[in-house]
Amino acid sequence: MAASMRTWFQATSTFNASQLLRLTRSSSFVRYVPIYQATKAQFSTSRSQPAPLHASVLRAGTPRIPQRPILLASSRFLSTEATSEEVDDDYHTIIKDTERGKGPSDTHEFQAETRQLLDIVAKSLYSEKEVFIRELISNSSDALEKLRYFELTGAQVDDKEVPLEIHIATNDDKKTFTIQDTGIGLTKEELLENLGTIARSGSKAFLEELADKSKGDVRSSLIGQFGVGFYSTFMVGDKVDVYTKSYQPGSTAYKWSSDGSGKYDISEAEGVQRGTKIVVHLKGDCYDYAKEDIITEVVKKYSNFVGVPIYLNGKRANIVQALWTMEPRDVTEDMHEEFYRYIGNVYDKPRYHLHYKTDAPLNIRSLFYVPEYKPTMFDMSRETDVGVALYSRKVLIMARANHVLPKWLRFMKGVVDSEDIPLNLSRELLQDSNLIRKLRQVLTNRILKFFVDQAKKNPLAYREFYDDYGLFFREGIVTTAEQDQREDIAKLLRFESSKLNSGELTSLEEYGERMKAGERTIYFLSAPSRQLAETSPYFEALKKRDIEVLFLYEPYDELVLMNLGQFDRKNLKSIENELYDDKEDTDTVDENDANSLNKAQAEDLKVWLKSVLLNKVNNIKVTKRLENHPCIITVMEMGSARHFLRTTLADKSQDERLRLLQPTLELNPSHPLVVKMNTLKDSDPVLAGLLAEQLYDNAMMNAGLIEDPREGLARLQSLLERALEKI
Ligand SMILES: Nc1ncnc2c1ncn2[C@@H]1O[C@H](COP(=O)(O)OP(=O)(O)OP(=O)(O)O)[C@@H](O)[C@H]1O
Repeated sequence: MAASMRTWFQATSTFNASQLLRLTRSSSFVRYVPIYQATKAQFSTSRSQPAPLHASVLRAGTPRIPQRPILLASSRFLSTEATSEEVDDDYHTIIKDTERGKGPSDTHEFQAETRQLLDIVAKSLYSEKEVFIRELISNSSDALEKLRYFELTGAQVDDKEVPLEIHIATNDDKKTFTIQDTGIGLTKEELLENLGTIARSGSKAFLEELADKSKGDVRSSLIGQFGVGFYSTFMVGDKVDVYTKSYQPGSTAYKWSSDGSGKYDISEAEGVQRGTKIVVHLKGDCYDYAKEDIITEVVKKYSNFVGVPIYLNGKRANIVQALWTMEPRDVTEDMHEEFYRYIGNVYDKPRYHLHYKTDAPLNIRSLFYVPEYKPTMFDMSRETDVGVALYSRKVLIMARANHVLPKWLRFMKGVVDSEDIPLNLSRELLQDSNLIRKLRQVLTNRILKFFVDQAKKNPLAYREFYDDYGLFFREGIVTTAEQDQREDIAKLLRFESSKLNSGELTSLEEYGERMKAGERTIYFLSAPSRQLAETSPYFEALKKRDIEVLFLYEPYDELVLMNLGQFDRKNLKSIENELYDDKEDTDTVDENDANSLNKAQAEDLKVWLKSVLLNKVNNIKVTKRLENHPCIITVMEMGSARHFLRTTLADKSQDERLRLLQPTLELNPSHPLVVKMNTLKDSDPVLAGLLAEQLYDNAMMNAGLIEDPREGLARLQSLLERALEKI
């Protein structure tokens, strides 16, 4: 093997996951890597700093995508835990009409981006205006969770005895919607910083998405996907008043007020309790949100599982219940749906749910969901957090616990609770802990088994899931180090096969079951379509051996199988490599075939062809494996070569590429074109030369080693002209 050849062979046949991801960037990983790159930049700023315990709760800039923190049943709230039947009917409210602005007020301008956002939010006809309620409730819930954390960590808190609650009041006469919490409140600086600017990547990403004109039709769904937080109040209100008092002892209270048109006023205030009260003065077409029954429905829909009690007009409106600790048979589909919507911050249904409880080897109470919707570019991005919250005895340890599941399972949403996890587990410990590693392993195995079972139980539903989420499995294979685990993930892969009808898919396991005794290789062929796979010269060359071949229509599938290497003690091999390695096909002609060139003619033709093709080929031989094709190209490790050409060698000259590839041209000595070329080389060497070059290019195209055939068009034209002259 030439040194240069060895280099690319080694580089591509032993690449690791990150190299593989890089390799695929410029190839047709179009649906994946560019998305990955595009989103990477977007998120890198917000995620780069190491964050402390409860970071996602404490950090104001937590992006919402794809999930918001899950703040359920924390220790403080467990005493309020109640089932729907047990909801307290006693009237209880903290909402009073004591708050007033006092003294002079300062007028401020919203930051340009905020104005832009307000404009979009206020003027667009979003179908789901009600989401503003969810946004406000979740802001309140965050503020309460932060307060709980500050208390736990010994901070001085004003009015410590005030319970942590959210209250909502509707006023049909005044046409107002009011929400009040007893959370951390805001200082003047925080008001200026948080309600005047957009520092949050969620909203920034939202704006960027909107700027993408191609997304015109999906604008209304974008708001659901991103949420625009507090500013969503201007969808329904023509004036919003905020009264707030920080939890810090001795804090001054403030009133913030705006009509959403570009300016807001801040003044000091009196009669304000710790926390935040927001009064939305509803627009004419939004008076419905001053009606209790409407709000009851919305709270139930989005916020039933918020981890603090919500009171609506003095009555309890939500359930604070740790669903994952219940017996699976007691959790209804409706409860799953509601819970999924709450933790996923989404509107659809889960397509799968897995309620997994075990006491060995670890205590685990967990609930996982797979969304019905197809993954978005944010779900695809490897920068996106795993959508699973980690609890210990119903106390939230971390809202987005990245280490609880491997990154490739980030599309799963859910909750994991384990009594074995200490409450004071820091983020650093979380990363390195053996316990978490064990937890991750147990959960991953269980989830993999779940998908394998689902595929058996309902293949049609699995097929849909695979079409939507199968890319994550491929990523799982190339980013997982342990071969056993990789093979477990590979059980989920599906491909078309030469032995099955078009449209039917097979698993690797099923392929194995069809193998004849003693066979140890699973063959595959990468081709853009079934038609091209079935008419491929490589497939033709192996047809006589009656081998089953998996057809891979996505170029990255070839990389994934190459990277996987083995499955269930069987080798995974492309048929192109099988042909290259085939020692039985000697460089001789079939002397009994009357249509074939004889040995001397073949030798003659080979010498002549070498003089025409020069450095384009390393070797020329005849083969008995072809029927309908005049020739094929074989190179060592064809799949790697193709990807190497598209990536590392992309800007090298054609000569340089071919020198590195060292292709072998294999001729079919009984093909009419080859036989004719042999005659023409003496009678019309110019035409024969054009034919030789064209056949070579065709073979290279069939091998996927020439992607743009336009370079050869001029020659093809001369060839046609010369051929027509003969008529
Ligand atoms: N009820 C509240 N109590 C205390 N602070 C609040 C409250 N509501 C909003 N804030 C502050 O205002 C900031 C902006 O809120 P907003 O809802 O616009 O975005 P967010 O919640 O940070 O982000 P996102 O909506 O993308 O999750 C919050 O991060 C928080 O600091």
